[in-house]
Amino acid sequence: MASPPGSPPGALQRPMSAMIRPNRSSSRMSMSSRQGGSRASDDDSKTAVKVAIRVRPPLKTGDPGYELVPQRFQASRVEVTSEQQIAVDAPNGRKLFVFDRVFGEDTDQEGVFDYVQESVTSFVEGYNVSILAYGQSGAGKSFTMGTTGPEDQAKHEIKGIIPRSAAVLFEQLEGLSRAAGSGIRAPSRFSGLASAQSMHSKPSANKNWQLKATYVEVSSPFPWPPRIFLLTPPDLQRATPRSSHPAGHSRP
Ligand SMILES: Nc1ncnc2c1ncn2[C@@H]1O[C@H](COP(=O)(O)OP(=O)(O)OP(=O)(O)O)[C@@H](O)[C@H]1O
Repeated sequence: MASPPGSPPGALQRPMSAMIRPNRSSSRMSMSSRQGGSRASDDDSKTAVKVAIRVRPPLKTGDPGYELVPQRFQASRVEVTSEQQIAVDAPNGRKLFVFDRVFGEDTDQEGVFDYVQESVTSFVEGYNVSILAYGQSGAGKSFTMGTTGPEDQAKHEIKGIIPRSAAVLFEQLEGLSRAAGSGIRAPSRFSGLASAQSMHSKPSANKNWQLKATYVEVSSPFPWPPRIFLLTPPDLQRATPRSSHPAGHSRP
C-alpha cells in the first residue's frame, strides 16, 4: 500500500517503518468461509501497514446521484459488527470482513483522524509515512482526506485528514523548536542538516518549517492503465516538472 521514498541525501539512515514488527500474521483482511466464519486479522497494535475502512452514510432519496445507485444497493447492505469487522449481505450469504479498524457511518472526521494521528507523530520522529484513500467513486475518499475544496477546510467538523495532519505537524514541529535542548529529538530528515549547520553557526531555536503538498488522484482502472491526475492548484504547479502533467488533466 505504501512505498516510502528514500531518505534525502546526507540524512541519517532512516528506519523502515515506525510501526514494523517481526512475525506478524500474514492475514490482514479475510473473506469469510462458506459457513460465514472469518479469520482474525493481524491485531498487532504496531504493524507496517494498517487497513481501516469507513462506511459512509447511505445516500437518501433526493440526494444528488441517488437515482444513479442501482436499486439493489439503495438499502444498506453493510453492518458494522465491531470495531474491526463488518458483515456484508451478498446474494449468496452474509460475508464477514476483518480490518485493523472499522469506522461506522456515525464516525465523524475527528474520529477518523484520532486513529490516523499517530502516523503524523511517527513522521515527525523521522519515519516515512503514507496515508492513502482507496475506494469506488463516491465512496468518500475526497471527503475523508479533506481535498473536496478549500471551503471545506475552513469548517472544523468537515475538515479531513490532510488539513488536520498539516495542523498537527506544525504544532509538533513548533513544539520541537520550543523544546530545543529538552531531549526531544529533531526529525532525522533534518538532524543531518542541523548537525552540519551547527559546525558553522549557532543552532537557532526558531526554525521556519515549510510544507509542500501535492495531491495526486489515480483514476478508475478502466480503460487500463489507470490515469494519474495531479490535483495541485495551478499556481503551485509551476514548480512541478512538466513531465508530471498528464495530458487531459481536468480536476481542479
Ligand atoms: N462520511 C461521510 N459523511 C458525509 N458525507 C459524505 C461522507 N463521505 C462522503 N460524503 C459525501 O459524498 C459525496 C461523495 O464523496 P467524495 O467526493 O468524497 O467521494 P470520492 O470517493 O472522492 O469520489 P470520486 O472517486 O468520484 O472522486 C460528497 O458529497 C461527500 O461530501
